[in-house]
Amino acid sequence: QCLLAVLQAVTAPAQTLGVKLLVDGITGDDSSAIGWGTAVIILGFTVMFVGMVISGPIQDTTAERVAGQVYRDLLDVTVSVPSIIHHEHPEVADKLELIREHAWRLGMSFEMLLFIIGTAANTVAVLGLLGSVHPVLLLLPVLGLGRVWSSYLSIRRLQDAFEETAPQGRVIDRLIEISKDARNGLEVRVFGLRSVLVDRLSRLHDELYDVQGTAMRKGALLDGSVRLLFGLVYAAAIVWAIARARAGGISAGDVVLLILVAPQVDQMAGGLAGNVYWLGEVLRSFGRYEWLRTYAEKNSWAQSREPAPTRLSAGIRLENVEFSYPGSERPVLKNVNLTLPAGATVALVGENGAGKTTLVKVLARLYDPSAGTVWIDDTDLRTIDPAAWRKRMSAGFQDFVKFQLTAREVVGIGDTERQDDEQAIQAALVRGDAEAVVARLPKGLDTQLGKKFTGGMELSGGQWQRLALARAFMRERTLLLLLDEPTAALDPEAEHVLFERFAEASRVAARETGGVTILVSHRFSTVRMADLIVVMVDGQVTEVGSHEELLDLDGRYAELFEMQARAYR
Ligand SMILES: Nc1ncnc2c1ncn2[C@@H]1O[C@H](COP(=O)(O)OP(=O)(O)OP(=O)(O)O)[C@@H](O)[C@H]1O
Repeated sequence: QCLLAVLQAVTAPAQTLGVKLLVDGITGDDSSAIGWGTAVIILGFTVMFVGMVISGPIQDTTAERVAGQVYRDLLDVTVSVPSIIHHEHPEVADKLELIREHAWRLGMSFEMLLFIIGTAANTVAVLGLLGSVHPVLLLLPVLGLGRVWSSYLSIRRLQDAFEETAPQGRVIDRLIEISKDARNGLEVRVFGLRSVLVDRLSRLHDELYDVQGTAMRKGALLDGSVRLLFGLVYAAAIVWAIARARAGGISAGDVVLLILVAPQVDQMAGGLAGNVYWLGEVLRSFGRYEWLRTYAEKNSWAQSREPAPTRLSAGIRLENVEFSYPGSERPVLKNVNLTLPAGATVALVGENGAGKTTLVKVLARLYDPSAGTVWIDDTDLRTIDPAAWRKRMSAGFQDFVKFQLTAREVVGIGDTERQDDEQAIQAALVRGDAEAVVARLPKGLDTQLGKKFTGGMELSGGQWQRLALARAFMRERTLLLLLDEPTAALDPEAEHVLFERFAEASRVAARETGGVTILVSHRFSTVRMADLIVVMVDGQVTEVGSHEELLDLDGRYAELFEMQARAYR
C-alpha cells in the first residue's frame, strides 16, 4: 500500500518529465529521448489505472474494519462502566456522541498515513522537476506555502462551522427519526404536527446553512485571492522561462514542463494543508478515544472487590442517603433512612417526581449516593463488586427494552447463564403470566419479535410488558428484585392477580435467601398487598408501615388510598 501510494504520487510529475523529454526529443530530433519520454508516459498511465483498481477497495475495507473496531470498543467500553452516570452527564454524553460520530475519522487514519506519504513523495518529485529547470524556480513552492496557509484556514473555518452547528444537526436527525418511527405516527397525525415538524426543520436548516455558508464563502474568497496571486506569479515565471528559452538558456521541453507542473504545485499546496488539518483532527479523535478509555478505567469501581452475599439475614438499610443528579445542585433524595427487612415485599409509593425511580437506581448501584450509605446486611454496597451484586438482583421497568430478538431470547437473557434452559424459561413465563402471549405466537418461543426484521411479529404494549416481566423473573434466588411500575401497561385487575401470584412465590423464595422485592406502583390495590409500604414525598421518606398501620396513621398514604378507592367505587 505504501509503495503504491508513493508510485501514484510521483506518477503525475514523472509523466510531466516524460512530456518534457518527448518535446525535447522531437525538437532536437533525439530518438532516445522520444523513446524514454513515451515509455515514462505509458508507464505512468499503467501505474495510475492499476493503482486505482487495487488501492480503492483495500483502503475502503481497511477504513471499514477500523471504524467497526471503534464501534465495538465504544459499545464495550461504555457498557463496561458499572454506573450509568456518564449517560446522564451532558458533557460526557456529548463526548461519547462525538466519538461515535467521528469513528470514521479513526477509520481514515490509515488512509491519512498513505496520503501523507504520497504528499511527501509528490513534494520531493515536484521540487526536483522545478529545480531541474532552474534553481530560482524553487521559490514558487515557497510561495505555495501561502496557499497552504489559506487552504488550512478555510478547512478549519468550515470544520469549526460544522462543530458549531452540530446541535442543530442533532435536532434535525431527531426530527427525521420522529417522522420515520411508526410509534410516533399516531401522535404526529392526531396533533397535526406536520407543519410544526417541517417548520422546525426548515428553521434549523436555515440556521445551519447560515453558519456553514458564511464559512464556505469566506474560505472561498481567501483561497481564491491567494490562488490568484500565486497564479500571477507563476504566469510571470512562465513568461521568464519563455524568454530564457528563446535566448537558448533552457529547452522548449523545460517551458512545457513548467506549464504542466503548475497545477501540481497548486495541488501539492492544497494537499499539504489538508494533511496538516486532518492530521490534527485524527489526533483529536484519538485523544477523545483515549479519554474514554481512561474515563472507563477510572470509573470501573475497581476498588469494590467484596463478593456479593448469597443470602440476606438482616436486610438492606439506607442510612442518611442523599443524591443529586450530575450537573444539578438540587438533591433528589434527601436524608433517606430506611430499613428493608430480609424477605420483605416492599411497595414504594409517592407522586410523580417524588424520587422512587432514583431510589431504585441507587439500590441497583447505578449511582452511588452523594452522601450516606447503603448497607447490605453489614456490608457497605460501595465495597461490593458491582458485577457480583447485579448477578444477585433482577429488575423489571415501565420503560423496558423491546429487544428485537426471538421470544425465547427476549425472556432468556434475563439470566444469560440459563438462557437455553427450557424449564427455566417456562417457569419465568408462568411467573410473568406470559404463557398466553407465547401461545399466540406463530412459532411459539422461536418467533422473531419486533418490526425491525422482515417477518418479525409486533406485539401490543401489554404483551411486550408481560415478556419483560418474565425476563425479570428468569433469575432465581435473587437478593433484590426491583419492579418499577413493570405492569403499567396491564389493567389493574391483571396487575392485582399477577402480584398476588408473584407475592406468594417470592415469599417462599425469600425464606431461602432473605431476598427483598421492591415494587413501585401507583395502584393501591396492588400496593396494599406489600409487607411494608414506603411513602415518598419530594425526595424524603415520610411514612413507613403496613397498609393497616398507614391507614391508622391517617397521613398522606391514607389520603391517597382513600382518593383512589373513591374513584373506583
Ligand atoms: N436523569 C436525570 N437527571 C436529572 N434529574 C432527574 C433525572 N431523572 C430524574 N430526575 C429528577 O429527579 C426527580 C425524581 O425523579 P424520579 O424519576 O426518581 O421520580 P419518581 O418518583 O420515580 O416519578 P414517577 O412516579 O413519575 O416515575 C424528579 O424531579 C426529576 O426531575
